[in-house]
This record gives sequence, structure tokens and C-alpha cells, in this order.
Amino acid sequence: MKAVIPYKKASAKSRLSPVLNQQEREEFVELMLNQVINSLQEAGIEKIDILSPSMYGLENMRTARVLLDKNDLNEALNRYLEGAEEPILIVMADLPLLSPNHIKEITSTKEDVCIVPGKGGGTNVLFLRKPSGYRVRYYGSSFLTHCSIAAKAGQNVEIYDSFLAGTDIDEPEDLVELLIHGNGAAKDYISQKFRLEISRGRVRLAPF
Ligand SMILES: Nc1nc2c(ncn2[C@@H]2O[C@H](COP(=O)(O)OP(=O)(O)OP(=O)(O)O)[C@@H](O)[C@H]2O)c(=O)[nH]1
Ligand SMILES: C[C@H](OP(=O)(O)O)C(=O)O
Repeated sequence: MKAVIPYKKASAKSRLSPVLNQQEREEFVELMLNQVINSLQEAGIEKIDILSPSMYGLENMRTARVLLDKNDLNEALNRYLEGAEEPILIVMADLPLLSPNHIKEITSTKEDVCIVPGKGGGTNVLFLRKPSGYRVRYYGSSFLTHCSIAAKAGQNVEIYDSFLAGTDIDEPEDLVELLIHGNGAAKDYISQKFRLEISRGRVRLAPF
């Protein structure tokens, strides 16, 4: 089995621009990427590829192999899958709450495909036992799309239901979950800039 993390640092996480500037967003995604790599390694996954449109931010990467592909996310991943000769675990880089235990459970599925849905209809993790017979289509309601791609390919699916693995960090309110549930460098970075505030019965993000 191999893991692949699609990653683009340049101008990353535009949806966080209301609360972080470009430099901060780029620093933050790098910290999240490193946490995802650590979780994969702690789960015992030795072969980790980062699939990126450029070397930007990856010049000193030593813990994973960097593969360059300037195509968009879907085309780059589908080219990668075409050549795959072993099961592939696709893990997004914005999952600082994904633990080694989640990864072990996802990859021990009995089914052909295991999908971790993300908030709002996305796909946070996709385990493909037979990757060469599968094509991804991220964006939009990619969770539903990935279920139906599996069905059309005759592949059985397990849906891995987890709040923490399902929390990708896309929008300012997701930083609340990181401050509540996270640990490590990505959480520390955000906790230097924001604190939790309770207002109208909800925990919200507030600047220092
Ligand atoms: N290889 C590759 N990875 C990408 C590309 N665009 C995004 N990614 C990665 O794909 C994953 C999901 O991306 P998004 O959640 O949309 O992240 P983003 O594009 O930085 O965020 P937004 O600008 O807010 O949409 C993350 O791991 C990104 O680093 C791309 O063009 N190529
Ligand atoms: C890539 C995309 O991420 P989202 O926009 O849902 O964070 C998806 O999961 O399909």
C-alpha cells in the first residue's frame, strides 16, 4: 500500500482569507501537511507520495517522495492511479485531526473502497484497493460522486464515519474544531492568533 497526499502550497486555503493572510495560510498548510505525514508514518505507512503542481514549499521535504504534476487535482490524481500497482490511500493535506488510529482502521477495511466523507459533501480520505479500476472526481459533492463511481466499477464501499477524520480545515469555523480537538504544530500556530470565545451559546473564533 502507498499513500498519496495532493498538495498545493501557493495561495492555499483561499477560504481562510477572511482570517489569515496569504503568508499565514501558506505557513499553516505546511504545518498541516507535516502532521498528516506524521500520522501516516505512525500508522505504519512507509511509502508516502506528495503530488504537487510545484516544488514550492517542498524543497526540503525528506519524509515523503515528491511527485510533480501541473495538472489540476483530479487529472493529477487520475494519472497517478493509472500507474498504481498496489492499494492507494488518498489523504488530503488539510486533516490535522486525522489520527494514526483512524488511518489503521480505514486501511483495514474489508471492502474495495473506504471513503471518509468531509464536511459539506467532500471526500477527506479515499482508500482504493484496486486503484487502476477507479477514477476520482473531487470538488462539488465528491463524496456522493465517489460512492457512485465505485458502484459503477462494481467495487464495494465502506463509509468511515468519524467527526475528527471528517473535519477538513477549509473555513474559519473549522479552526474552532482545531482549537478544541487538535494538538501539535498546526493547532499551536492557530492558538497563537486566535482564542475560543463563547457567544450566543456557541464556541466561536476570536482574535487575541
Ligand atoms: N496536486 C494538487 N493538489 C491540490 C491542488 N489544489 C488543491 N490541492 C490539494 O488538494 C486538497 C484539497 O484542496 P482544498 O481543500 O480545495 O484546498 P485549497 O485549494 O488549498 O483551498 P481553497 O483555496 O480554500 O479551495 C489539499 O490537500 C490541497 O493542498 C492542485 O491543483 N494540485
Ligand atoms: C477537494 C474537495 O475538498 P473540499 O472543497 O470539500 O474541501 C473535495 O473533498 O471534493
